Amino acid sequence: MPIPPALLTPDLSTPTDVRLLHSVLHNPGIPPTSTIEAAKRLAAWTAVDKHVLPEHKVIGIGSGSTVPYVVERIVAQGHEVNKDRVFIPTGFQSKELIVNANLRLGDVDQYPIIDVTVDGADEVDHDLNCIKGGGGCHLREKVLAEAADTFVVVADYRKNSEVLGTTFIQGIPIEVASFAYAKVLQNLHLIGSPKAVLRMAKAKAGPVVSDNGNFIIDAPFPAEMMKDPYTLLTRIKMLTGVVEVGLFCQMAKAAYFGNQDGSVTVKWHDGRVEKYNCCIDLRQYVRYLCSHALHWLRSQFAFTFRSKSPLPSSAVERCHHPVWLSVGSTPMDTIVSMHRTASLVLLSYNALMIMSRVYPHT
Ligand SMILES: O=C(CO)[C@H](O)[C@H](O)COP(=O)(O)O
Repeated sequence: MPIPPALLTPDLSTPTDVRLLHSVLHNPGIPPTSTIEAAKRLAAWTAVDKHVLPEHKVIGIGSGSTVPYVVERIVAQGHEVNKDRVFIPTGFQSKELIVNANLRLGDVDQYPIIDVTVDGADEVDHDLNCIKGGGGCHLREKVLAEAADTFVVVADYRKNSEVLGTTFIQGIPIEVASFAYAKVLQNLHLIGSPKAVLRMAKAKAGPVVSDNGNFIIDAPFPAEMMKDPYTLLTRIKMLTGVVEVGLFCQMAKAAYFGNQDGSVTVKWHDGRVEKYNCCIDLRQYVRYLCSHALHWLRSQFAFTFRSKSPLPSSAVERCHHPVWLSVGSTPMDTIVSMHRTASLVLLSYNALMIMSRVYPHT
């Protein structure tokens, strides 16, 4: 959502202006989705850095709103490494992402063995079981997850749960042959999901039709049943007419969650949990954000940015006005040339969060 120009002052150099901008940015009227976007990006970039290696030549690209950041990071690996790679999409959206990024498109019928697949998830439990299919792509997603030597999940902190169904409450997505949907619904009601419904389209009359021409049912089950997702998966999959179930049981090698504080939590298939404070290059990341944010601000508003003299490190650590720090070009350099003490990482992350709210595509 654009920030009303009247609320923005063209001069960010005085503390008053900074406070104004700061309060505008934290106004509850401005949705906090960009914090979430930044968390998605952190997770995606970290997972790509760790798992999409130069020797990987066949790469599965999942679906959802986190995956564009996966592609973004893969593109950043450079033409030299990408020119010999082929990318396999899980649906229309990822196909578009691959084509628009000028990466080579392939299909899983040509490449049934994939080096690594990176995908989003709707929710992930302590055992790396996932609910997938919020975007209705879980049939192809499961095929690509299974075909991959390594399947990695990327998501923001909201998806990190102990038990499935805690935050993603609309139910398990189930792709069904369209002519069989009423029968499958009836059977789902009988096996414990009385509220299972056919997913209806938002900008079309009638049901959602998957990329494979099937219908999708959303079936919420009681918490007790969600605690044993594998048993539930097999029961649902046995219903005639079911094409695929959006429960991915112990398929992922690791799940990366971007957190609000700029850290990334990694849950591994063997139960290990790691936390990276900031394993992407913070300097590169903040520079990237600021250059885009500045560009965008300049295109939207009559801003002039004053250059400021470098701040001493003590001032940086005390400063509670990350906008001022991140927007001013010289202090920005001061920040990035200082080293990554914990407080500096946090401070920079705040700056990053705020800049990402200013710049809506970040
Ligand atoms: O399973 C999916 C689509 O079928 C997506 O990966 C899942 O819905 C997560 O998407 P997002 O990253 O937008 O939350």
